[in-house]
Amino acid sequence: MPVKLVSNRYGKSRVRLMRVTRHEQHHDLDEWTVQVLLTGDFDTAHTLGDNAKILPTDTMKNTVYHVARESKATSMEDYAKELIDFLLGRNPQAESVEVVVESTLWKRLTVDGQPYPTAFMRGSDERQTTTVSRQQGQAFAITSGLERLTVLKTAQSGFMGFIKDSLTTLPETSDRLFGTAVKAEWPYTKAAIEAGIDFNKVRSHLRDILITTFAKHDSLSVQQTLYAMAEGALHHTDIIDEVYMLMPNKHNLLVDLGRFGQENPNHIFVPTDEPHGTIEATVRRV
Ligand SMILES: O=c1[nH]c(=O)c2[nH]c(=O)[nH]c2[nH]1
Repeated sequence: MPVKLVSNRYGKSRVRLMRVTRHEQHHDLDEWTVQVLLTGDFDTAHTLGDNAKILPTDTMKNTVYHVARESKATSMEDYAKELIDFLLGRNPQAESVEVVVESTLWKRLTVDGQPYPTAFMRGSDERQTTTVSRQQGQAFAITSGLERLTVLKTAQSGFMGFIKDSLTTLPETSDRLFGTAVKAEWPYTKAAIEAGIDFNKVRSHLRDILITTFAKHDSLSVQQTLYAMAEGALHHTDIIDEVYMLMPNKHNLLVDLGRFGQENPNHIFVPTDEPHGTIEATVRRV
């Protein structure tokens, strides 16, 4: 039975890297997990077992560390660009390279009321992300984002007016807990990438907008708040035209304390992870 190779790519995933940037008076710390994927002229590796054009994934892993040592990049986006150009430059058989970097939060320790220059504490489970790719001779494409930004509001959230049918058990509520773990991704415009932007500053600005909108929004649903957050992000900057958002509805179920003769007007809940609502949308400037 004849078959053909439709598409392929390969590389190294979960390359973990801790980078210390040593300034005279203080150190900076980055923990990155890197994935490198190559597409290109690798057909014969699959069809004939010919490895002549195969850069070993082990070498890609070494390249991640080598470029990190040489790089002066302060953002993972700029680091990813350098890594891609290094690989494209040495591997004409590669048509394109994609690098995904995920950053773990480390915060500077406060000691005696002061930020300590060389000691850190793991932040939340939140991750900052970027996907950077380039085809030989073309411009970079960069999409950055964040995920596992876990937030919860205890007021200004309700869910009413939904479909009621023979299978409905959910009561309407004008006052509920709204907990979620935000995932957001925004492609940078070509113009912004060409102009050269401070990726860290933009990310922190967008993150602030997402958080502030979440807190202040009078929410009629997760869908409406997600849209307001995306709209806020697009409203406050012109270097992105689109944002993808995923916000699981992490339900907190009111405990029935009536059995013990107690009232429970939204004080005691059971947090649940599963099942959870899945709400996602892409919002674009028009
Ligand atoms: O904000 C919400 N959106 C829904 O679509 C939904 N569905 C549900 O059961 N609870 C909620 N909450």
